[in-house]
Order: sequence, then structure tokens, then C-alpha cells
Amino acid sequence: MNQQDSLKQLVGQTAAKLVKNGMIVGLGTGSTVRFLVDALGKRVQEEGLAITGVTTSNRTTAQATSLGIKIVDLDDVDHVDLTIDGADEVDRDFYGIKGGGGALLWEKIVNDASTNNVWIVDQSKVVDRIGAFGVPVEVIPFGASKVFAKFEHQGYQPQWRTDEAGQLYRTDENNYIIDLKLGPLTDLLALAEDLINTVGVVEHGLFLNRVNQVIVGNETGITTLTAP
Ligand SMILES: O=C[C@H](O)[C@H](O)[C@H](O)COP(=O)(O)O
Repeated sequence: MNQQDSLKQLVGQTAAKLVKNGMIVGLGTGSTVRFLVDALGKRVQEEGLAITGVTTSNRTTAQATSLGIKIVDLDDVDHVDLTIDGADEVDRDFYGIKGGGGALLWEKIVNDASTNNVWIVDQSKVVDRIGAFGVPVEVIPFGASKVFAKFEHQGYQPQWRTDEAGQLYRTDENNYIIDLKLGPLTDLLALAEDLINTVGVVEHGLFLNRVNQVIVGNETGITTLTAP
């Protein structure tokens, strides 16, 4: 395992300890969350930890179910106690970008329904100013090229997300993703507002002040950042 994966495993295993018996737990998506779900599956199997999970992607559902974690639909619970998710970038004000794995829409919905939100990241994700990663935007397929053209016109430097086969990437909701390659961002609130008000946009990957705690894995171990 390379160093970055070791850090992802470390934060995943650390966050798994936050989960208590009886909790309704939101499970994020991505390579870091995979380690969390592995660790939770182990606790379910070895300690009899009784939890109910809601997931943010079909991938996470498949992994969690295969490990014996009970998964229900978000609409079948009245709240979520704690959601643990990864992130692509986060700054010291807890402004973040998500959606590198294409799961931003369900992730934001579960985040919104959750009393507490924790992100788990390796140190490479903590930045002074978010944006270098790009901003993923989920758009419905109908008329998507019109949205793309609008973004071009606005100077947002859009790129279609493609899959391994070179086809347009499809999300779990069968939508497309357009990545905006804007570079480090200054007026985040205005951008978020503009994106969500663009007809055809379903959701965007700017997660602004949506998390209570960030668990960061670095060479010296774990650092926990708490919301400013
Ligand atoms: O759509 C995917 C999610 O937002 C992920 O949580 C995010 O991309 C981080 O993923 P990873 O842990 O693989 O870097």
C-alpha cells in the first residue's frame, strides 16, 4: 500500500470509532470511505455493532451490504445521526469540493439530512484555497450541451467527465458531469449561487460550511479540525 493509501486507511479506521451502537450512519463514497466501510464491516461482524446505514452511491451500498452492514433508503429514516464522507479539497474555513467520484448529488442530500458531518482526508486534500481540483457539476442529459456552452461563455472552462471507455460519465441518477477547471476560487458563494440557478444543473460539488469536523491523516498521525 502506498503512503497516501495508508493515510486514507488510518483516517477511515479512526472515523469508524466515532460510530456507536444504534446510530443511523450516512456512508460517503470514494477510496477513503472504502477503508471506513471496511472498518465498520469488521466492527459489525466482530463486535456485533448494530447500525443502520444510508449510502451516497450504489458502489457504497454494494460494499456495505457485502460486509453485513444493514442499509436502508434515506427516505425510510427520519434523520441521520452522523455522516462520514471523503472530500477532494477542503480549506481552513471548511469550504470543500466533492464529486471527484461522481457521487456529489446523493452525498449532498445525505449531508443535508445529517445531524453531524465528518470528512476524512489525507493531508493532500487540505489546501489554502479550494478550486485547483475543479468544480464538478451534475447536469441532466437533456439539453446538457446548452449548459456546457453557457459555462464556456461565462469563462468557466468546462470539461465533460468521461468514463474509462471514453463515454460521457453517468452518475447513479444517470446524469452527466461537467467539470469546471477554474483554478483557485475567490468568490465561492457567488459561484455556488450562479451554478445552482443555472437551468439544467441538478447540483454542484461546492460544499460550503457543510461539515462539523475534518479528520486529516498526515505523516505524524491524525489531526482533527473542528468547524471555525
Ligand atoms: O464523488 C465522490 C466523492 O465526493 C468522494 O468523497 C471524493 O471524490 C473523495 O474521494 P477519494 O476519497 O477517493 O479521494
